Amino acid sequence: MAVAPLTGAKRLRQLLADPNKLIVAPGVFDGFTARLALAAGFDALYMTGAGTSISKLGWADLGVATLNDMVANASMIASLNPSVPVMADADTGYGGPLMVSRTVAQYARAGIAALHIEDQVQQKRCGHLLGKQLVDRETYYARLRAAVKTRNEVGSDMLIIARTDARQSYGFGEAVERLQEAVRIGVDVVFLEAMETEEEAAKVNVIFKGTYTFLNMVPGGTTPNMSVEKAQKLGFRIMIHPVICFQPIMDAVKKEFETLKSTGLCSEQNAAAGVKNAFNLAGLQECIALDREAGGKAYAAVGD
Ligand SMILES: C[C@](O)(C(=O)O)[C@H](CC(=O)O)C(=O)O
Repeated sequence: MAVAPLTGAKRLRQLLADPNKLIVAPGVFDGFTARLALAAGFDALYMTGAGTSISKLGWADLGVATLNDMVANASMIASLNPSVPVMADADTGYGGPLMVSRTVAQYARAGIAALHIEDQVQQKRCGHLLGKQLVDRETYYARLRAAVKTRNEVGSDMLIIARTDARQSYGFGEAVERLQEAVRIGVDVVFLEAMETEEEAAKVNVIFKGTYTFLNMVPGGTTPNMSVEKAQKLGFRIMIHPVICFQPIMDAVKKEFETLKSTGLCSEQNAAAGVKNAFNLAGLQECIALDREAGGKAYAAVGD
C-alpha cells in the first residue's frame, strides 16, 4: 500500500543503467510467493507463466493460460509493491499482432516493468520440454513489431523482451538471427531460450554486446546450471529463476499433508506457528495501521 516514487518500469531501467549490475529475479506466481520474494529483498520479481498455469489453473505449462489469466495475476503481483519491478511472461502474446498489441497495452496498464514474447506456436510448452514448434520468422517479427509499437504508443517505459525458442529445432544460428532482427525491430532485451552450453551463453553476450541479455535458469532444464556470479561474468543483465518455488512447495506441503493423514494432526511446527506469520507476511500490520491512521476502528483489536 506504499505510494511508489517510481514505476516498476522506470526502476528496472534505472537498475539496468548500471553496467555492472545483474538483476536476479525469482519466479513468483501468486500473492504468497510474491510476498515471500519481496520480503527476501530481491531487486525485481518474475511472474512465471508455468507457475501461473499450475497455481491458478492447475494445469501444466502447455499454453492453457490465456491473456486474462496472465494479466490478472501479473496485475495483482505488481500492485503489492509497485516500486519493485515485476517482469512477466507473456508467452506468444496470445495471437497475431492485434492480440499482441492488446496484451502489451494491458500489461503496461497493470504496471508490469517488462514482458517477453516468444516464437512458439499457440500450443506452446515450457521451453525446456521437447517437441517445440515455432512460427516462421515473419510471424514472429510481426508479434514483436506490434509489441514495440504498442508500448511506444501507450507511452509506457515497459521493456520488451524478445524470446526465441529456435535453439532446439533450428539450432543456435537461427536463434541468434531471429534475435538480431528483433533488436532491429526495437526490442530492449534478448532472451535466447534453452541455450545448451556455457559456450553458447558466452557467445550470446559477445554477439549482443550493447543490448541487455537475459538468462533463464531452470534447474534440470536444457541450460547448464550457472551461479549468479558466473552469469554476471558472462555479461548477462537479467537472470530469472522461474521455477525456484516449485519443488520446495511440493516437498513441504506434501510432507505436511502426509503428517495429517497418518497422524490426524498437523506437524508441531505448524501448530505452533498459527496464522499470524502468513498474515503478517501479507501486510496485516500495514493494513491495521492504515485503518487506524484514517480514523477507522475495525481492526483495532486484531493484535500483532
Ligand atoms: C520461463 C518460463 O516461460 C516460465 O513460464 O516461467 C518457462 C519456465 C519453465 O517452465 O521451466 C520456460 O522456460 O518456458
